[in-house]
Amino acid sequence: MQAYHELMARILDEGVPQEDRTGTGTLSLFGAQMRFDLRDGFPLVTTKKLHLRSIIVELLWFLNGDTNVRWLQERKVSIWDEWADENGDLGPVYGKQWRDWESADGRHIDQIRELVALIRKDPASRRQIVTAWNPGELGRMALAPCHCLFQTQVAAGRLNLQLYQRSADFFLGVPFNIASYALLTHMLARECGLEPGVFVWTGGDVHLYSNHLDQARLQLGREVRALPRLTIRDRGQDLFGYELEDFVIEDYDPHPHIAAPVAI
Ligand SMILES: Nc1nc(=O)c2c([nH]1)NC[C@@H]1CN(c3ccc(C(=O)N[C@@H](CCC(=O)O)C(=O)O)cc3)CN21
Ligand SMILES: O=c1ccn([C@H]2C[C@H](O)[C@@H](COP(=O)(O)O)O2)c(=O)[nH]1
Repeated sequence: MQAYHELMARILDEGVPQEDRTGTGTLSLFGAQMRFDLRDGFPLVTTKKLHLRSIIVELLWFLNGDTNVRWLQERKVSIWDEWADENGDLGPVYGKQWRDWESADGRHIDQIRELVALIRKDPASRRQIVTAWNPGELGRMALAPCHCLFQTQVAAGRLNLQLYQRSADFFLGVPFNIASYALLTHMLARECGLEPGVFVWTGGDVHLYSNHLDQARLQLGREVRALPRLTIRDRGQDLFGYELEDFVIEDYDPHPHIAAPVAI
């Protein structure tokens, strides 16, 4: 996770102070990229302990097309609670756009199924894209999508994936987002009979909140450790049939957790 550390150090060095929607204030860079070759191990930050369980459950919830926090809460995941209304609803966020995008002519588009079909049928296609950025529905979403578009590519028998994240909370959100899309790359590759390739993370407004700076410096003072390995249990399940227990992370030896307040 050297790339994560280098970019964090750059935000501290070169970041420009910005006001932001939450009133917290950030140091921000515009436009940055990190690459993770999934052959090198699973990109889970080692310089603080991360809760992989929350990350897996959140991804399964997106893939189920769910946009209500109840399912997360039943599995003890509370990361979306602050944004939900009194019924637990978040509006038409990721799950809705990924699995059931409503087009102007009344069609319901399952972007994930269509992506898998396209990768299988035409692996050379340069149109392998899923987008959560639905301008007509942004106003009804509790939060506009941050990880808003991803593209896959098949090359040399491997599935590469690039994410565009328009807004990136580098200390709290980004370690979750990297692990989540790395998992998705593994799952999509398996679904299509390919090996997982490179995960490319591209960020737009890449920021450290002003109340995360001490935590970031503490983290940068720690030595980066070897990456863990991910094993996915094969029960013959399809992309939508995974359970939390199917994911096993081995040799994860992180430094202790570092707590930080989330900006709402
Ligand atoms: N400011 C902000 N940052 C985000 O990363 C973020 C949002 N808002 N809003 C929507 C989602 C919710 N996400 C979140 C919310 C909270 C944590 C968080 O508090 N993480 C703790 C541990 C939480 C746990 O696993 O239960 C951490 O130390 O990583 C992480 C991602 C990512 N997103
Ligand atoms: O998956 C996520 C979701 C959210 N974030 C962060 C990025 C920003 O700090 C906030 C969103 O605020 P906006 O004003 O809508 O940009 O949440 C993230 O890093 N990852």
